[in-house]
Amino acid sequence: MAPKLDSYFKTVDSLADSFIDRLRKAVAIPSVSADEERRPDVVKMGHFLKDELTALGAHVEARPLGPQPHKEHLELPPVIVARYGEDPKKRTILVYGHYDVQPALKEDGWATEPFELTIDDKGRMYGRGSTDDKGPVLGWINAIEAHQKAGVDFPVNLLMCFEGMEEYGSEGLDDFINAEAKKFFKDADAVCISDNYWLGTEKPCLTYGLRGCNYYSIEISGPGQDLHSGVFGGTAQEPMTDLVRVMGSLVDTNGKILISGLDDLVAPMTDEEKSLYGDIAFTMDNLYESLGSKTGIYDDKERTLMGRWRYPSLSLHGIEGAFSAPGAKTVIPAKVIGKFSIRTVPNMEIEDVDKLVYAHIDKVFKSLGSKNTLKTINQHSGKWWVASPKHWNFTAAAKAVQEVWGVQPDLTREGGSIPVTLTFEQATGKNVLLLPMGSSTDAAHSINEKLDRRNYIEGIKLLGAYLHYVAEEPMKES
Ligand SMILES: C[C@H](N)C(=O)N[C@@H](Cc1c[nH]cn1)C(=O)O
Ligand SMILES: [Zn+2]
Ligand SMILES: [Zn+2]
Repeated sequence: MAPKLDSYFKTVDSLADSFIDRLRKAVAIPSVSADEERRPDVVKMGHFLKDELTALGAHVEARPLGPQPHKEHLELPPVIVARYGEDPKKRTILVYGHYDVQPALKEDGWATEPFELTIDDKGRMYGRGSTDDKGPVLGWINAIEAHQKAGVDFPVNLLMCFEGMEEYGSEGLDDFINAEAKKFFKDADAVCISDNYWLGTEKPCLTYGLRGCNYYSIEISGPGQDLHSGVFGGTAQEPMTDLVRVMGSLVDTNGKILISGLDDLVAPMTDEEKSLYGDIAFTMDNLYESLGSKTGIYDDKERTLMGRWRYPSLSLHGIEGAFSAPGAKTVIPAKVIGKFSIRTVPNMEIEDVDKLVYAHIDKVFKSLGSKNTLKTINQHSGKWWVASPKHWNFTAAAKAVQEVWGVQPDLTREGGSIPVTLTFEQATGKNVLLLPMGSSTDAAHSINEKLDRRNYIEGIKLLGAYLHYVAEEPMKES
């Protein structure tokens, strides 16, 4: 190992407790982007990052994004952009992450307080945002600090872009990236995003593809107000009855999407692609471990990976306005809003999917013969992304994985979505690499989200080592 890296790694180990304290402070800020009431906390989290970076000597700006579309009374949280180093002889790497988190309430079933980092005897660090995406975002900041304390020259110029609305469709960020591509981000030679997960718990991966996400709501309304089901049941057409039938028409138990024409939008499988799945280090036990059950759709690894990476899926998420508390309430809700999303893959275009979805819902609703009113909207959407892993950006990351974890990483695609990945690629014209820190059992978006201490600390080493190898890679292509 190069002496510079050895000294950097030892310093990361010696600072491990203070890096965990930094994560504890970040998790304690409930920066839930989907919750209007929490917007001040999202802003607070952005300023926390700004302060940490400023203290380390970075040039930092909190850029406003203006009012939130469709909710003009709310200001979008700022994008935190920063630059560390301005040496024209060094490469410049642009890193992106998000500082907002998914909602979390103890009563959802968390074993610990979601916004208190709680570490168990196996080093599992529980807390909302620990793996998605506060741990990885702090990873970059920790890497800067460890270089300073180790007295090791930082190998690249680092540009940072941290947003606060990723879990709500990255509102406002596309325009910002496009506007800054030739300004704040103009020097970027490549882009790196740490915001996804390994396929299992032992083997690291580099990721070159993401699914897109079209998110919809179906509103069905009828009566002027909620009704007593004893008084009005049997006399009024009920919005909830219509909604569950419409939602039930979208997908079957085995995940088959029932919207006609949707399958035709999916790129056909090639022999070359088929041959990639067998070599990936993934087992059905990995799936069962991260599912917490054996309720998978397929029994084999290949079809399971395809279901996650290269075929679309449709998930039903919830119904706003429906009675969902414990106990029994005999109400007829007057208006209910069903939420579902479709994870999209090559070659599905956002607008083509919209058309098929609206036509399907209209047809099913008409077939019910209901006098209620239906309104379907696309709440937000982001496109899928697939890139070439044959680039010095990926080669550098593979060397870093080998150095830190002692293995060659798998090359994977991801079932989740990071809508701005494609925007960064197109706006900067540079290669984008996804370099995950967390593992498959981290339960991002779920109850008991966690990041293993080992993944956090070795992940900080990985991000730093990646930057060292990036600095050494010959510049073959843009
Ligand atoms: C993979 C990433 N960490 C993530 O969780 N992305 C979200 C993005 C999203 C899409 N619609 C709303 N948020 C995801 O895949 O759900
Ligand atoms: Zn997320
Ligand atoms: Zn994320």
